[in-house]
Amino acid sequence: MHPNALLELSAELIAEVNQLDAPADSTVSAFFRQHKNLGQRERACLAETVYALLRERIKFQNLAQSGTGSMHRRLAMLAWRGNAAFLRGALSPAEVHWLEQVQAIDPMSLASKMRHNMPEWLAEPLLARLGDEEFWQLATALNEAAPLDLRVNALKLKREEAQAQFKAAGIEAVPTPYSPLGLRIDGKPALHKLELFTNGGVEVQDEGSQLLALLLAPKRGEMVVDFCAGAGGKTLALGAAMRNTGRLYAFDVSGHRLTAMKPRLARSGLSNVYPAQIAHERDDRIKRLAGKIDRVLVDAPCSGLGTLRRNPDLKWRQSPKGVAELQDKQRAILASAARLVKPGGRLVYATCSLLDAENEVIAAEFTAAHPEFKTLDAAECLAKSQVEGAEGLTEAGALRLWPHRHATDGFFAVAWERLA
Ligand SMILES: C[S@@+](CC[C@H](N)C(=O)[O-])C[C@H]1O[C@@H](n2cnc3c(N)ncnc32)[C@H](O)[C@@H]1O
Repeated sequence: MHPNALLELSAELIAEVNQLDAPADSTVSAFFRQHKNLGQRERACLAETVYALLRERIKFQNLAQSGTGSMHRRLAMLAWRGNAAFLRGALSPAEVHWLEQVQAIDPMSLASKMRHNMPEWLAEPLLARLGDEEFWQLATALNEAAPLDLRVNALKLKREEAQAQFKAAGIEAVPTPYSPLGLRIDGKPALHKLELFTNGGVEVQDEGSQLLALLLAPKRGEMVVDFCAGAGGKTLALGAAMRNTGRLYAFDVSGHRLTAMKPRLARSGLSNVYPAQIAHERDDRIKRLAGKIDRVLVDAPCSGLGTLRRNPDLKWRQSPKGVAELQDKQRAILASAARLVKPGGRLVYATCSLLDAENEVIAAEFTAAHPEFKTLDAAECLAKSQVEGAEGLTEAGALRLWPHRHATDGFFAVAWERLA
């Protein structure tokens, strides 16, 4: 494809994604379906350019105020993640001159919002919580691409065996530092072409997400509920931890997401999982199971702001009002799910949000309102699940993962035991 044609397509995609009215990944997929002739490299260039724009949107939108021609073309030039020489082939002499001038600006001379690229409502609480130095570390980490983490399916093979199989396929996979089941891969190999993946030996799962399942720590033969199971990321880890015994209910209000779990379940070899769509958190099915469940995971719907490395559009698509609405949902789901837990059983509330409002605040309210639940020390629970360095993963007794500290997505999780 001619460089100018690819640059113009890139500007077209940016114009669509920048409306922020749908998740960026679905807009990008729909765009690729409409442009079937695009090759692998062209797709990668378009996707990476649009994600670069979303990561540093405030900076690029400010810099694009100068120059001539369409705004979206200027944004595409600034955020371009393809070959630089190829881009030059698309530019007029005036555009080359403009781009050189803009790229020569010292980033440290820019206003702070153009360096952290977060809306103020998000930057403020994070700065207040972390302090200046760590806030900037977080801002940098959130604007980097996430590594590819995998969880080894312990039902099928050991981590060292999976590592050896990757090596034989020419792929370097290193053990993740905390999860005893994790492998981290540099780059983006075509996993679906590997037998190790297609036969369920490994699943894609951020190390942080693996740690949530290790905090719940379900055992053989138990009755377990994954209350917000979605497409089953945690469900699969829980089912394998139960060694494919007992009963694992995977609930969700979204039938569409539960359907997406099916091929993953088939690959995993698990037969102890019972997916079920519920109408809402007070569904009759929940009432029937009240007080009967050994372990309940509430992986609550949240702002997802801990996943900005993968979903940078979320910082522009979320709002304080949206967070307040999510809090109401989180409170209601946690209160309902807690009724399932039997005396001596464990309840875990988790999110992939960075905000105290969706994490510590919700957990503290629950603890205050439920004297029958005792907060457990997450570091102790994780250490029992063979997690290395568990002490460094918790704050005030809860699991608190940060991209800049732990190289995982941002996660929060608190565990309680029901006393009576
Ligand atoms: C953070 S996602 C879950 C991700 C999933 N556990 C995984 O590991 O892949 C939250 C899920 O909560 C579901 N949800 C929203 N409201 C719910 C409710 N009232 N009861 C149960 N699930 C709900 C959403 O459909 C969504 O799938």
